[in-house]
Amino acid sequence: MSVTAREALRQSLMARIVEAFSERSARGPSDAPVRLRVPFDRSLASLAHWHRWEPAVYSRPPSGDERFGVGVYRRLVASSDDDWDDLKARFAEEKLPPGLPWFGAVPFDFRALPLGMWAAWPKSIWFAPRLYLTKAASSDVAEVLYLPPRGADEMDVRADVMDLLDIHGEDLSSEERPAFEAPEDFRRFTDKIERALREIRQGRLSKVVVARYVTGRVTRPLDEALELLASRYPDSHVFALSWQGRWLVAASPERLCSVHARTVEIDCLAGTARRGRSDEEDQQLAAELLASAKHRREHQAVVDHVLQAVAPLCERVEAQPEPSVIKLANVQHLRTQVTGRLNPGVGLLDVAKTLHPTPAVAGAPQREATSYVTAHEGWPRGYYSGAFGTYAEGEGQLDVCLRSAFVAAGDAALFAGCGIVEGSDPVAEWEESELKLRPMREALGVQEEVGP
Ligand SMILES: C=C(O[C@@H]1C=C(C(=O)O)C=C[C@H]1O)C(=O)O
Repeated sequence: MSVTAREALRQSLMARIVEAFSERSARGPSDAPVRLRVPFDRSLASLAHWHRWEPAVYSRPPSGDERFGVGVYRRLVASSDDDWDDLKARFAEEKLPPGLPWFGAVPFDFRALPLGMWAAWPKSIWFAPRLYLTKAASSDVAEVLYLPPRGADEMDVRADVMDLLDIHGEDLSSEERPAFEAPEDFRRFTDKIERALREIRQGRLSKVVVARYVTGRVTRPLDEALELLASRYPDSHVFALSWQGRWLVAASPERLCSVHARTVEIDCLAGTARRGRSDEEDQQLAAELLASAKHRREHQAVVDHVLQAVAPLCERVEAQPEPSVIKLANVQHLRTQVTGRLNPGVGLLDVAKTLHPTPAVAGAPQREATSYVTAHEGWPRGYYSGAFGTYAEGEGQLDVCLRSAFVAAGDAALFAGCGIVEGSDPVAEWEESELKLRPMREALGVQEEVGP
């Protein structure tokens, strides 16, 4: 989309919001929510761009329904001492206008502090946006919810919405660039895998997820990157969250958990193969993946943990008897879906607290593997392999921050990890990590990569 088209889109959206505010404030209090419907024949991603200070969020799950939010109506950021229970208690104290959810993310390890490249972010970020748009997949209309500042008049609202939509926004490209440490090369990554294999042979752990990152300059505008991800990975949840001018972007194939009307759904995803060059080869690779003892072990560790963790929270819970193979543009994975009926009063955060991080991203046994990763990864995972999602009154959905990148001032760190079990081959795992880096490398148009 051209710069002028983007600008025109924002201008007309702003005009509609100001008009709706004026009509509404003639009738009632000026800070009541403004709700309107506007024609919108583009992706809501067109409202997203890299250089902004207002916190913002974009979400497009596989249903194709989109959400975009910007500005902060309410915020809830965790301090270094907070944990899942503090988050839950604080959510319970806040009431949001109908239809407005919380958006946010939790890190890989709630006990670890955000360090290194993540130091500008709090330990967990949640906010309810002040300008919120939703658009159904097949619709040409967006629903808008705008929460004007208290006591604002029409002039204030115009200026406020201009800020929120970054009309004539400041270009922050001269912003100070973060110092991402040099990423691990092939040698250091495979050494890390050998060390995990030793740990496994000594019987302390049965699975460890070992991860790496690459860094480079982003060359593609955010809206184009998000649209590209949505078209290449339609079965993944494409999302982006910005805080303090830094973005977490992902096209995640893995739902951590969703909770709606006491039904909980969880994806167990582990075990990976490349895509074939022909249909025949692709089917053959899928059949080998299903038949591989090594991949099945890696996968079963996740299913076992999930069932054991959520059973005390459920009236009943069951896993599909056999994994199936899901195919993404870059890789295929083994997946088992787990579904349950929750005990009364159990909410999304209770489920997430017991599940996360699952052996799909940490290893097994889960607690020991999580501590091992935090101590031995060699860099702070932060929100990579954490979870991103929405929350409203105990319900919502969290997806694992995989096939993800952290972007600050045009510099990106792209992440990928691989489950290591007895029998894993370090070279094959390196190749698998390269495939997992592909979605972000391509979507962000990453150049000047440092490292191998
Ligand atoms: C850790 C990642 O992916 C996880 C690891 C997988 C594996 O090792 O087979 C498969 C899916 C994910 O649960 C990643 O993409 O970074």
